Amino acid sequence: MTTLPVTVLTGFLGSGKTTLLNHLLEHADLADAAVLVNEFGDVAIDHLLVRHVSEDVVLLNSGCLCCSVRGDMVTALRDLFLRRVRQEIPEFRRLLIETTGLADPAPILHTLMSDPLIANHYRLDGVVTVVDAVAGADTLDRQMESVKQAAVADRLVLSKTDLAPAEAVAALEERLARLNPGAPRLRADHGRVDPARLLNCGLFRAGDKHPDVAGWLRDEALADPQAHEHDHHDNDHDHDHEHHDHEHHHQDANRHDDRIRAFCLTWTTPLDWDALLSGLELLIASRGTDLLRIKGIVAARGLDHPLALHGVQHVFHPPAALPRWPLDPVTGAEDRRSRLVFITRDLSQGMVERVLAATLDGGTSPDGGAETGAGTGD
Ligand SMILES: Nc1nc2c(ncn2[C@@H]2O[C@H](COP(=O)(O)OP(=O)(O)OP(=O)(O)O)[C@@H](O)[C@H]2O)c(=O)[nH]1
Repeated sequence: MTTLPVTVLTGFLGSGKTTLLNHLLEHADLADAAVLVNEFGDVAIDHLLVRHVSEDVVLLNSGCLCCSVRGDMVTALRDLFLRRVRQEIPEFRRLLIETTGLADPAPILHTLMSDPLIANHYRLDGVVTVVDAVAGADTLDRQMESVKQAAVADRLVLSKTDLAPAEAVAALEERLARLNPGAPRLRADHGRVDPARLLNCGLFRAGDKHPDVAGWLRDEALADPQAHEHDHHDNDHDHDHEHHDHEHHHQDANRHDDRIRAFCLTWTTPLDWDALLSGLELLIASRGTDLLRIKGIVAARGLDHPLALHGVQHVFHPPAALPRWPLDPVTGAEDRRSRLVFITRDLSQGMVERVLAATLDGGTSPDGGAETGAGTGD
C-alpha cells in the first residue's frame, strides 16, 4: 500500500517557515501537495489545498503530556484522506504540515504514529526545522523548545542569512552541527531552497522499492568527532540539575545544547527482538520524555529481512519490515548490522547502552560507538 509522505515544517516564531513553505509550493514538484497550517501568519499561503487547523491537544492513553496527540490534526488528516478517496479534492501525493512557532513537534509526530487510520495512510518523510540566522542563537539560548526543534530535525534550514554577519552564520551552523550532526544544513534566502534537498528524507520514496537506509539514518554523520563532543559529560547522573559546572566546557549560554546528545549504537550480530523491545520499553518507561527521537534498522534473530524502528518519546511507530538489506557503500555487500540512532535529552549513551545490555542476552554490548564498554560503572 502506498502511504503519503508527510513533511513537518517547524521552527521558532517568525523564523521564516511560511516564507519557505510558499517558496516550496511554487515548485512544480510540489504542485500535488496538500498543506496543513496551524495558523495564518503575516505571509499568506496561496495554494489550492491549504487547511487551517487549530491547537487542540489530546492526551494519549498513557496520560503523559509529552505524548499528547493533536486532536484537530487527527481530524484534519483523516478528513483530507477521506476527501481525497472520495475525489472531492485533487489527489494530493504529499502533505506539508507547518507547525506553530512555539510548538514542540512531538505531538504532531505522535499523531502520525498513533492513529491507526493515519498511520496506515501517511508516513513521516521528515522534520524540517527553520532556524533564523539573526535571532536563532539567542532563541536556542533561551528556549529549550527551539533546541528540541533543531535536535529532532532531519533537515535544518538557515533563514535570513542575508541579514546576519558571516561569522555569526558560521558559528550558528557549527552549533547546529554539534546539536544535530545527522541533519544536513541548508541556507534559504527568502525561502529559496531546492525542494529536492528537503523532501524525500524518509526511508521510502514513491516509486523506489529500495529503502534509503543511509539517507534516513545518517548514522555516518554521527561518526564525526563533533558528534561526540557532548559525550564527555556522560555520567550515571543524567539529570539536568546534576550537570556539574566543572564539566562545562561550553559557554553558559549553550547550556540547553549540552543537554542534547546524538549517538548511534551498532550491533554486528542479530538481536533477540523481544529482548530489544524489553530494553526499549524499560528506557521508555523510565526516560521516555527524554528520548526525543529514535530511528534505526534492526537485524532480528530468525528473521531474514531487516525491521525499521521509529519512535518519538514514549510513542513508537509499529516496526516496518524492509524488503531488503541496505548495501555497504564501499564493498557493495549486504549490510546486516543493527543500528539505532538516538537523539536524547539529559540521557547519556552509556546509560542507554547499559539499559539495553541488561535485556539483550544478559549483556550483549553494541559494537563501536564512543562509549562502548561503559557499562561497568554501575
Ligand atoms: N531578509 C530576510 N527576511 C526573511 C527571510 N526569510 C523570511 N524572512 C522574513 O521574516 C519574516 C517572518 O517570516 P515568516 O515566514 O512569516 O516566519 P514564520 O516562521 O512563518 O512566522 P510565524 O508563523 O509567525 O511563526 C517575514 O517578514 C519574512 O519576509 C530571509 O531569508 N531573509
